[in-house]
Amino acid sequence: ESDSHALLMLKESFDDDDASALVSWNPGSDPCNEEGKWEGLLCSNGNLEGLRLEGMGLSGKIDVDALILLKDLRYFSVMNNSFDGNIPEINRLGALRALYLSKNKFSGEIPPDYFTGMRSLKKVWLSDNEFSGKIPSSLSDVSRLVDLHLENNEFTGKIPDFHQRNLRSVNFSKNKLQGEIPSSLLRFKGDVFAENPGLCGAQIKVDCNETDKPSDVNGGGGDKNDHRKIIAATVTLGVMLIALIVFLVITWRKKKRKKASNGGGNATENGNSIANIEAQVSLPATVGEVHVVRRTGNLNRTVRSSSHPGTSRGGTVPELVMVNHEMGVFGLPSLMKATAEVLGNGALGSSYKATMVNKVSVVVKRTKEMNSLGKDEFDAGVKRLGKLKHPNVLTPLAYHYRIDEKLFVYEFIANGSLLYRLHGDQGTSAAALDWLARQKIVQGIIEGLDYIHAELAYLDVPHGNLKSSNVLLGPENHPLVSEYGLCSLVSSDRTRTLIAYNTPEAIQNGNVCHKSDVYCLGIIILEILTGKFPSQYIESGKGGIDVVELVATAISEGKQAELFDPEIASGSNSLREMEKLLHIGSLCTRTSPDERLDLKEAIKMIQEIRVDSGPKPDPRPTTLEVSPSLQYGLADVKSHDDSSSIREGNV
Ligand SMILES: Nc1ncnc2c1ncn2[C@@H]1O[C@H](COP(=O)(O)OP(=O)(O)OP(=O)(O)O)[C@@H](O)[C@H]1O
Repeated sequence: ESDSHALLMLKESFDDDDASALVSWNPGSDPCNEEGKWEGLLCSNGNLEGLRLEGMGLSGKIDVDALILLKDLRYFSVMNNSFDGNIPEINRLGALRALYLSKNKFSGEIPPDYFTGMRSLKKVWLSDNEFSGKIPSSLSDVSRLVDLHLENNEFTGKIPDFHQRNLRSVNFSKNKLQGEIPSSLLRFKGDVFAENPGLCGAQIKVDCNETDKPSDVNGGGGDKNDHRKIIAATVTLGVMLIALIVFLVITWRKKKRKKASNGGGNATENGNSIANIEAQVSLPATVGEVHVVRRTGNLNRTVRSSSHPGTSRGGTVPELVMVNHEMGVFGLPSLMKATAEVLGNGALGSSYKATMVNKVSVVVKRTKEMNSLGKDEFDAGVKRLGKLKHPNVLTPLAYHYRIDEKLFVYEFIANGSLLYRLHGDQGTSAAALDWLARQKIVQGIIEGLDYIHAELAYLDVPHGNLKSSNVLLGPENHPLVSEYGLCSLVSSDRTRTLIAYNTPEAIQNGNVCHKSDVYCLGIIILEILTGKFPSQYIESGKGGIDVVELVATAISEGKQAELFDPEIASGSNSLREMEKLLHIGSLCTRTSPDERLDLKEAIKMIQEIRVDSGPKPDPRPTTLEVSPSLQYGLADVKSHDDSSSIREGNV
């Protein structure tokens, strides 16, 4: 009802005569009704997710207050109409994923910070309007940006830097842009910059030095050529001189570094260390890899930059202790020479992908939170973790101990984490994570967890940090449970960094128990079923969706069928199984550990679902129920999560 009210408000704001295309928008009918869906609506499972009001001859005002009432709106297009005036305040719709305003008569400047709050935005089409002024600088900060179309406007000034790694389509042509095309856009072809007389750069084969040159007022042809030759010679000489200086500086720094590493290095000399790389990169805390901006560097300095080399006060290289030889044996020197890439900033520290000279890639996790044990106990504890071997467990490969910092080394799993798979930007390339795949993931997690509980039963909470970012997905979505058994290593004042210490019992009285892992398992189950990012992963509790509350309410109202991620729910014949798993997830997340299932009970119940369901005809992955022609933009903007929740969590 509220959607139809909002839509009618919107229709009202359009110029009367022109809204004739919207005759189907009538009070009293359901906008997303299968039989008589209102014109231009993109619905999924009865939810209004998009408005595609294209080529309808519309003009007048766009009532943004009405749009705000459409709480699931992620896609907004009024392309090819006759709207004019300044850009409407659509930026108030912070959860929007696609904005199409092309082919209208919008004009005027767009405020520089217009896009600041639109962190879920992937597609921005403003082409073929009369926008003027500078390209809003806030567009550079829209981290998920995939498409940016600004062509055929009157934008002036320089093109800002766009470092978004998912950016795959841009167009700046036919504007009045000036200056050098930023190097971050080097991968795009020249025609997307065409017809901007003031632009220069390699892509459009215009030498920026040439365009800087004062124009030849006298028009003397011979003089002009001479002038050019002089400039070219000066530039060549200048470049050679710079190259020579760079070469000398590099040689000097290499020598200095060599000297430093022989006699004990000085941290401040390592200006390009991973630590510095990290400082330059703003990484969100909880869902690191969802928005991660990668930077490469060299792991060498990570270790050397320590002012306390731990086991080696005399300046010798501290040791890397291998606890698992499955990927061969390597030492710290090989890791030091590896190229490193930031993967994410977790609660316990930062993780890097390190690719060694022999091309083997590992993940190195740096943490400063593990000071509860002395060196010998720490050694014994980690070596025990390294003994675990199970097809669904990611055993650490090695560790490195220093008083002020520890490193853990793991096999690099190329498909990344379950968290990334559920909520990250997959583009169109990744196949949907269908119900069968999700069932298999749950099954693998419980088998791995069961094994960890058997092997580490002596710990207060055997896993202690079970969450979707610590479930890596191998080939064919084979789950590997990682980062287990850390509770006794983490300093007592920092245990809140482990997710088991955010369970109701830990919050109430500081106690954790084996059933704290069951609670965390329950959260993952609910996350997998709903596709929502759990607020339980955020220490501040701000942001994400409280999946426990959401599910409890839906079950009490008998509305559980509405909760499932559309990726698995629409057209599925497995709703019954999903409901059973939802029920188990809810029993695992009971506030009181006494009322909660224990792990064995949960496992038995989960396995019973699979037995009951038996073999099934191949249930194909499902997509939104919109016609193929409508999917062209929506497929890309639809991600598995409710990214508004991630956005609102400021993570
Ligand atoms: N072995 C691995 N292979 C591939 N990617 C990994 C691996 N381990 C971690 N990652 C990636 O790095 C990201 C950051 O991991 P990290 O463990 O540092 O943080 P986290 O899991 O969010 O929090 P926590 O510090 O509590 O574990 C993960 O979300 C995951 O995508």
